[in-house]
Amino acid sequence: MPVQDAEPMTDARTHRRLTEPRLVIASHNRGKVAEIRALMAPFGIDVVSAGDLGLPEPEETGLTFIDNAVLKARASAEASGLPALADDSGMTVAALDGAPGIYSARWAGPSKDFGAAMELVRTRMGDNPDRSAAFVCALAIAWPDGHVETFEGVIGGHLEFPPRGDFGFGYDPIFVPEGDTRSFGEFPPEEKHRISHRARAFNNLVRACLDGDGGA
Ligand SMILES: O=c1nc[nH]c2c1ncn2[C@H]1C[C@H](O)[C@@H](COP(=O)(O)OP(=O)(O)OP(=O)(O)O)O1
Ligand SMILES: [Mg+2]
Repeated sequence: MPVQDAEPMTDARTHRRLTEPRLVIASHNRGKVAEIRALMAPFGIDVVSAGDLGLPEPEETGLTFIDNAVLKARASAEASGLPALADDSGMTVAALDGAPGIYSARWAGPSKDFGAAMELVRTRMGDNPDRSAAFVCALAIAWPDGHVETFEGVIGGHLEFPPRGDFGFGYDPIFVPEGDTRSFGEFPPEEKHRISHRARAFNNLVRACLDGDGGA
């Protein structure tokens, strides 16, 4: 699925604007919360994480990234009475028919061992010559009245082993984005924020719900 950076995928007039001064980040993943905080920083909105508020972590029963993002955003909006932004994301590997996909976090097990998850990806791929992969990010903003807005972003690349770099989180150390030779684990955070799936989804959200100038 190509992502058009220059072309807004959304029309600001058809979306609800985020005007509240406070937003819940409906995530229990500290790596993600840090990235979303950095992406939200320019907008002067006070962000608080679901973990900080002691909100429950819902079971991700959806079958798509969007479904799971909506389910997590709704749960936090209902529990907090504030608008809530959720991110459901993952890595899709062509040689594995799209796995781990929506199961990317679950492949790391309850102890969130991404060293083990990356090793599982390596062994399942074997010597398949197709090393291509992508990161996908679905964002959902839910309001306490039930209204929801959703956005997506994708970045393509390929996988290299062994894992490299200490930046980022999750599968970053094996993912080399298109147009670069470094893994995301070797990208300083501000550089990852310029090109990542999360940044691309976020740009769509900003155009629709925050900035509205249609193409900054
Ligand atoms: O930029 C990324 N760099 C590396 N790995 C990534 C990235 N983005 C998602 N991923 C992988 C790891 C993550 O754990 C999983 C998302 O699973 P996902 O269910 O959306 O998040 P999660 O369970 O870790 O936290 P939460 O659901 O509370 O937001 O995909
Ligand atoms: Mg999760």
